[in-house]
Amino acid sequence: MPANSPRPAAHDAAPYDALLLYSFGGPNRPEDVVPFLRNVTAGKGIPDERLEEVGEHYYGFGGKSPINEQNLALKAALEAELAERGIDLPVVWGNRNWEPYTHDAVDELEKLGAERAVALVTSAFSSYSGCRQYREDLAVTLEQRGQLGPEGSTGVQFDKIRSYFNHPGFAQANIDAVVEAYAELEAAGGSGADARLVFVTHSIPDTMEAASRISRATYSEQHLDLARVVAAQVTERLGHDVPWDLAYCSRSGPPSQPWLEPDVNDHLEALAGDGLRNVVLSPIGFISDHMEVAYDLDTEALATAKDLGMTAVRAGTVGTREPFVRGLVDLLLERAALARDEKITEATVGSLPALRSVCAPGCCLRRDGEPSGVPALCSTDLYS
Ligand SMILES: CC1=C(CCC(=O)O)c2cc3nc(cc4[nH]c(cc5[nH]c(cc1n2)c(C)c5CCC(=O)O)c(CCC(=O)O)c4C)C(CCC(=O)O)=C3C
Ligand SMILES: [Fe+2]
Repeated sequence: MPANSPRPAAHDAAPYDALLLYSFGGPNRPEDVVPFLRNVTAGKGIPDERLEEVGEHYYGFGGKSPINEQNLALKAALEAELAERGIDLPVVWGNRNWEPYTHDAVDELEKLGAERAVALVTSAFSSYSGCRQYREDLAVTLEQRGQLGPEGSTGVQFDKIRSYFNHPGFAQANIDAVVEAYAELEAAGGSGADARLVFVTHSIPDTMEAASRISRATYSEQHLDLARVVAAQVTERLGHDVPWDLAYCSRSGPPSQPWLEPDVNDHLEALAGDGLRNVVLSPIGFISDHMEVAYDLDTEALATAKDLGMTAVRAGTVGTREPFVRGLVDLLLERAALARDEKITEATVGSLPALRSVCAPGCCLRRDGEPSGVPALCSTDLYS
């Protein structure tokens, strides 16, 4: 750097020259549904019956998942927040399982002349599905482009923003959404003081849960830690006790394979059996109202609750809520400062430390002790 060039301002995103908003993807029209499901399940042994069932969920919504529009809304919100703070950083959107694919995003990064991008994945929690699978797909995409060397990318360089389940912005947006849901419950004739707060997330196989034990906490323990924070803050805001549980949705895989339980529908039945009549569902495992939320919660779980004679309300997801989007930009600046080797304090809530933004070897494997055999970026070791 020439002696007279200005030092980067504190708000600078240097050394990054682009932000990759990296998501799951979903179909836009009925013809997309089957090819999308094939992409998602390639080599995963999801039973055909489950695929047909999942396909029906999408056809029920006109063959269109809400996820793509939600990612575009998040992209616009991030761009607005970056502009507001005077940070000049292009945002490029890409998905693992649908257009624009990872490959398209790398093309766009190259077109922009980007040399070092930072990836923000749309999963807040860490497990194979929310961490390593994204890092593997990035590496494999580069490999297919002839841009993966023994040390990693030989083209655009990628870093990753840490899993943000315990970032204050994510927690705050969830707290606000739950407080609003209690008001909605009252408006619907329910009783907040008698309600159970049921946090909901995506189930994963027990084997994936076991392999997610990084930085002390597994996938489910990460949820429990956030849930405690949210419930405590909601208790304070509402001025009454807020008893809560954690339940799961969207399991797949063969019935013989154990996944995290209880399923949210079974849990609602158990609560009704205990005489509970009021429920607030808080989908902390999902950052926007995509198909798992629209179908598994709004369609299925709310119908279950109704059949059981319960008054149930589903709290909003963090979506483009201001504390969440502001927090994501804080996380980006934190990651940039780390990349510049500056001393920083990583903001967290709850009892767990910030998860690593450079993953340790063996982080978030699909199954414990079973290396995936697939390279993964954003770790200290590409092949483990
Ligand atoms: C932890 C987790 C998240 C949350 C974190 C995050 O948000 O990333 C998540 C998100 C999502 N999952 C999604 C869709 C699907 N997930 C599937 C399958 C699976 N998910 C798993 C885990 C997760 N998934 C697992 C362990 C499987 C089994 C197969 C495998 O080991 O990979 C299948 C196959 C059929 C089925 O069995 O359901 C589909 C269609 C969509 C898009 C929704 C839309 O289109 O709006 C989104 C955002
Ligand atoms: Fe999934």
